[in-house]
Amino acid sequence: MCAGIRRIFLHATPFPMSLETGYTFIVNPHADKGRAAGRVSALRRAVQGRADAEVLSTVRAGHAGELAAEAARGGRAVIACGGDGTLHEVLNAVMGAGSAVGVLPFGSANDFLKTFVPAMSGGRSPESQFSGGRIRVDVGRVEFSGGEQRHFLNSLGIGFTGRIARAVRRAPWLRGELAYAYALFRVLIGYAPVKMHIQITLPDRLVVLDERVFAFSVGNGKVEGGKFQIAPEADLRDGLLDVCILRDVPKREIPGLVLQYLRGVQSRDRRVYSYRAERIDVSLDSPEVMHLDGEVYEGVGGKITVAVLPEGLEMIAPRGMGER
Ligand SMILES: Nc1ncnc2c1ncn2[C@@H]1O[C@H](COP(=O)(O)OP(=O)(O)OP(=O)(O)O)[C@@H](O)[C@H]1O
Repeated sequence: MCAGIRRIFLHATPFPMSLETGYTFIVNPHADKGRAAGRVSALRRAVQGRADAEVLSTVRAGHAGELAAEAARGGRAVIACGGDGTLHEVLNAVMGAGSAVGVLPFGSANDFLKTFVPAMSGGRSPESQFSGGRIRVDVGRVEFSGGEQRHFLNSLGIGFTGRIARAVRRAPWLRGELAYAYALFRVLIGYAPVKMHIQITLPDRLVVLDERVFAFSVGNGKVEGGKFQIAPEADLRDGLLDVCILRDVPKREIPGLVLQYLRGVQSRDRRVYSYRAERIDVSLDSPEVMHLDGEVYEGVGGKITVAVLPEGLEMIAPRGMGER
C-alpha cells in the first residue's frame, strides 16, 4: 500500500471534499450463502495496479468491523463488499471517524442499495468506487437501556421482524425470498404481539401509543427482507425516519397484510400506523429480538431510543447523484 499518497477527491456535491489515503474493499466471503467468495478474484483484478487500493477478506463474523475500524484510522475510504450485515458492521466501525463508505452488492438481499443506488443507475462496480462522487445520507442511531449505542443505515425491527431476521440466519440452506417466506411462516406459528409503550417525535407533534403491536419497523431505506416495502416513501436525506407499525391483528389477516407490504401500500390501511419521525422512544415490558439492518440483537428490553443523525455518513455514490 502506498500510504504516502494522499488523494483529494474532487466532486460536485455541496459537501466538504474528502481527504483520503486510499480505498479498502472489505469482502465477506460468507455473504450470499458463500457465493461472495467466488467474486474476490474479479474484484482483485479490478483494483490491480492501483497502489491506493487493497482488498481484504473477513475470516469470521465481526471481522468486517475490525478491518473497517483499522482502515478508517488510516484515513481510508471503506467499501463494504457483502450484504446489509457487512455494511452494518462497517457503518458501526466508521461512524465518527469521518471515512467515506461505499457498497458493492455481494450479499443475498442488498436491501440498502435498493434505496441508495437503484439497479439501473450504475455505481455497483469496483471501478465506480474510484470515480464516484460523495453524498451524505441519514443514519439511524439506537441507544439501548444500558447506554450502549448502535447505528443502522437501512432498517430496524422489534418483535416480529426481529424474529424473522433470526429465523433467516438459522436457515442457511435457504436462499433469498424462499428464506424469508420460510422464516415468516415459522415465526408466525408461535408469535404473540408485543406490548409496547411508544413515543414518536414528529417535526410538529408528539404521538404516544400504548398497545400490543404485531410488527414494529423503522426505515431509513425503503425495503427490508428482500422485497418488503416497510417505508416506500423513505428518503435517505430528509432527516427523518419512517415508522411503520402493524397493530395487533388476528393471524388470519397476516397473508393479506403481507401482500400489502410487498406492494408498499400498507400505510393506507387502518391497521397500520405510519409516521415520519425525528425520534422514537420504545419501552418493552419484556426482552425481545431486534434486528438492525438484518443483524440480530437478542434480549433487547427496557427503554430503547431511536434517533436520526441527519446526513450522518458520507457515502461513495455514482457521479451526479445528490448534486443539487
Ligand atoms: N468470514 C465470515 N465467516 C462467517 N460469517 C461472516 C464472515 N464475515 C462476515 N460474516 C457474517 O455474515 C453475516 C451475513 O453477512 P451479510 O448480511 O453481509 O450477507 P447476506 O446475509 O448474504 O446479505 P443480506 O443481509 O443483504 O441478505 C453477517 O452477520 C456477518 O457478520
